[in-house]
Amino acid sequence: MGSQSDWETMRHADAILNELGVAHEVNIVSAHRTPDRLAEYARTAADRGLHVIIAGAGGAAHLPGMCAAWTRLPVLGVPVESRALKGMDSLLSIVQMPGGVPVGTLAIGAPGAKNAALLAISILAVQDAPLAARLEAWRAVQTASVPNTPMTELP
Ligand SMILES: Nc1c(C(=O)O)ncn1[C@@H]1O[C@H](COP(=O)(O)O)[C@@H](O)[C@H]1O
Repeated sequence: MGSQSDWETMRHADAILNELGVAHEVNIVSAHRTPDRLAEYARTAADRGLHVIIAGAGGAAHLPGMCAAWTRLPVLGVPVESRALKGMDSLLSIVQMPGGVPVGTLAIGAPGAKNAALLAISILAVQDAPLAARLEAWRAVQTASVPNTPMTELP
């Protein structure tokens, strides 16, 4: 994530990865404020054994795109909701990559962070049968938790 302030959003990705038992690391890396740290992080990611990168940033969110520029690993971008423009700036910065350097872009805010983790798990599960089984079980629980009819009584 681009800043400590993104943790409130990105913790939703961390929670899903923990829940499904996926080894991961969490770092603050900024294309703007720590450009050398970003280059080092993304250039060495594949050799360090990482398989997918989730990059969350807000405002002029260059982090996911710059990350993708430095690595061949799949990069999933989470637009963090900005105060001034409600995350529209983050979304458009992340989604409008030029052809040739893709970033898989998720929804703004916590749902996007949650889905980034689930999408990363789907990617990893292609080659990891036990993880695929855990993901299917997680989704079955989600499905079972959705009622057929709404509660109409006010609490
Ligand atoms: N978009 C970026 C990048 C980047 O793209 O490299 N680095 C920090 N930021 C974003 O700035 C916002 C405000 O950060 P602060 O709260 O630290 O001022 C955060 O959402 C962060 O992701």
